[in-house]
Amino acid sequence: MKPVLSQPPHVDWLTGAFSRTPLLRKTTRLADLPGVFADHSGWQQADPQQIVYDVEMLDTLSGSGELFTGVTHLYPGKVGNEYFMTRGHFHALREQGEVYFGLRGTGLLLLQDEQGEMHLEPVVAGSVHIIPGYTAHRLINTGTEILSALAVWSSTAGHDYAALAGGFAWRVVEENRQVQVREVQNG
Ligand SMILES: O=P(O)(O)OC[C@H]1O[C@H](O)[C@H](O)[C@@H](O)[C@@H]1O
Ligand SMILES: [Fe+2]
Repeated sequence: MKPVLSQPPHVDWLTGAFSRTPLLRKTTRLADLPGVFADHSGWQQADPQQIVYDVEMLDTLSGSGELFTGVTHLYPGKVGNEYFMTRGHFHALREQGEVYFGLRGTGLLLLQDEQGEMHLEPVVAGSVHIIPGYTAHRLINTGTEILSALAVWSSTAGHDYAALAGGFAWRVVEENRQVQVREVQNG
C-alpha cells in the first residue's frame, strides 16, 4: 500500500496567521457592534469602518462530532474608556465548551455563566483557556498590540448572541492608565 501524505494546515504561532489552506474570514467593525460598548456617543463618533476583530477559520467539515478551528485577531483600541472586545456569546448548544490558546498580545477572557458568575483570565502567548459549557465568553484587548487567540470548538455549538443582548455584567475599562474592571449597574 502506498502511503499518502496530505499536508495539514499550518499556523504561525507568533502571529496566528494560517497558510496553505482554504479559509473562511469574517471581519467585525465598529458599525457591527451597536449597543455593545457602554459609551454610546463615543461609539457614534468613532469611525464605523474601524475593524475591531477579524476571525479566520479553517474550512473544515461540520456536523455532529466535527470540530471548528479559528483564530481571532482583536485590534487594540477603545470606545470611550472601554477596551475593544468581541461581541461575546453563549453557545446555542449550551453544554458545549471551547478551548482558546493565547498566541500574541495582552488581554482578558471574560467568562460569565448562566447564574451570572464571572471570571477573568489573562490572555498572553501560551495561555490555555478551557471554557466550560454553559459559559459565555468574550475576548478583550487591554494592550497596545493585536491580541490573537486560536480557538477550537464543536461545529454544532452555534452562537447565541440574544441571551446576552443586555451585555455582560462586567466591563473592562482604562482608568488612570490602568486596567479596571467595573460592575455594570442595573436599573
Ligand atoms: O462570535 P463572537 O463573539 O463575535 O466572537 C468571534 C469568534 O471568536 C472565536 O473565534 C470563536 O471561536 C468563534 O466562534 C467566534 O465567532
Ligand atoms: Fe464560542
